[in-house]
Amino acid sequence: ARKCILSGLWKNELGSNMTISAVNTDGGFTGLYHTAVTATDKHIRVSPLKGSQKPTNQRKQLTFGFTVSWTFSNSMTVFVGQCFMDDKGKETLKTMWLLREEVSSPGDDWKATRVGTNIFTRIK
Ligand SMILES: O=C1C=CC(=NNc2ccccc2C(=O)O)C=C1
Repeated sequence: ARKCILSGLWKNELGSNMTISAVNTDGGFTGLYHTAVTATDKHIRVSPLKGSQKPTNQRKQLTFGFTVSWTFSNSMTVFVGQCFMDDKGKETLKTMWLLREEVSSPGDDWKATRVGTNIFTRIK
């Protein structure tokens, strides 16, 4: 099938794992994010994710967005991206993210949001 499917198990280049549930009829999905990066201890922590994707019937390479609400900090990350499939059927999620940290005063708001890219590949 030339179509990417978002549901399943993915990993990014940081070593974090993400499980995406079945995508419902309006494009909504939920899942769990096991981050490999934490400021504090080393073991993997699980955080909920919620997102939506464009209906695949109009597009082969679907676009999506999702939010991870980190369970162990007051931070929040939003991801936007697109699923690409190569001619061998390998799927890649190319994303950009914004990470919002909680800061103690409006004067610190300037340094509260970080931006970056992440590439997710499917874990069989
Ligand atoms: O307490 C925290 C706060 C932020 C975190 N950010 N992780 C990310 C931020 C952007 C992209 C990927 C990740 C990741 O964990 O894979 C993780 C734990």
